[in-house]
Amino acid sequence: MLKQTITFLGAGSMAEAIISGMCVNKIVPREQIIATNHSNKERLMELEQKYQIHTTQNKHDAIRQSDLIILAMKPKDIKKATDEIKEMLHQDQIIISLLAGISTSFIENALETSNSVIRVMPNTSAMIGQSATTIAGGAHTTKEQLQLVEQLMQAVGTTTIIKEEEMDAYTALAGSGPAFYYYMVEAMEQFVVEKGLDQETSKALLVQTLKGVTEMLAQSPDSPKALREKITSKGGTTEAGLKELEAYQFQQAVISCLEKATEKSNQLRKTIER
Ligand SMILES: NC(=O)C1=CN([C@@H]2O[C@H](COP(=O)(O)OP(=O)(O)OC[C@H]3O[C@@H](n4cnc5c(N)ncnc54)[C@H](OP(=O)(O)O)[C@@H]3O)[C@@H](O)[C@H]2O)C=CC1
Ligand SMILES: O=C(O)[C@@H]1CCC=N1
Repeated sequence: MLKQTITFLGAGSMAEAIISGMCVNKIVPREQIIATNHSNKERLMELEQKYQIHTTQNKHDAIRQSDLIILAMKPKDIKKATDEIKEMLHQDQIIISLLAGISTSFIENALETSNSVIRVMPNTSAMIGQSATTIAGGAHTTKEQLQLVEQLMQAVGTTTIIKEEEMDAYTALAGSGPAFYYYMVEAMEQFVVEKGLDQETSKALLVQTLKGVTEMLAQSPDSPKALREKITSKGGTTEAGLKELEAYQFQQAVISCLEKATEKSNQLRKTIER
């Protein structure tokens, strides 16, 4: 177990997903996890009861005793949050930012600190230890600090160190990515309802099919295209379905979706960091 004390500044869905992963995987003792937020006391109570972690509305208290501070508010709230905490920081604390778009240099400047600021982009599958997390260090980050953050985030899935300039695209692919897959599953569920199929049976089949697909992608030496072609019989059902997807320019839609999400990450930075 890590010996560091960790404060989450922000106690929303992403903070909870990471807290849950850390607790389940026993990466840090629960009493060394502190969560605080803007104003929602009930939410803090809920997290305290669910995970037996500490929560407080006293940011000063939380930060004073922390080695790692995880910024987990929305990008629009970063300026207010950094103003609130900049006087509270002490040397050697590592600042981890989960915020989409916001650069390490902006946070370093806003906090007027030469402490290490590290950008981390997880996804909500952290809740079950299956996040695909990307990590990029800032100007003052050492190799050892990156390793520590990797170790921490490995509690909630895989970690990959990337260059900060790649973060926008990986935010689209792996941060927002789960939402895009869920969106497709939602459409499949709608089909199930329209056909009057048994929902429980259909859900089990849908989930097992997805599991099979992810395992095939991970284990097979074949490309996704080759795997698809092995399913597609000439004149068969798959071909009929794929023709319809082509008619709707499905692959273009997916690429365009990822481009828009990437652009948004860039735009958030431009707008908020002005
Ligand atoms: N959700 C996701 O899948 C992912 C999200 N992220 C990033 O994680 C961050 C959080 O997202 P998410 O959890 O979805 O957001 P939520 O809206 O669920 O949670 C935001 C939290 O920030 C708190 N907050 C607002 N202002 C402050 C402040 N000044 N100080 C401390 N806490 C504050 C809010 O408190 P209160 O409720 O009291 O207002 C709330 O607890 C975002 O920056 C997002 O880009 C990254 C990867 C994936
Ligand atoms: O939608 C968002 O902005 C955040 C960042 C990645 C996933 N959720």
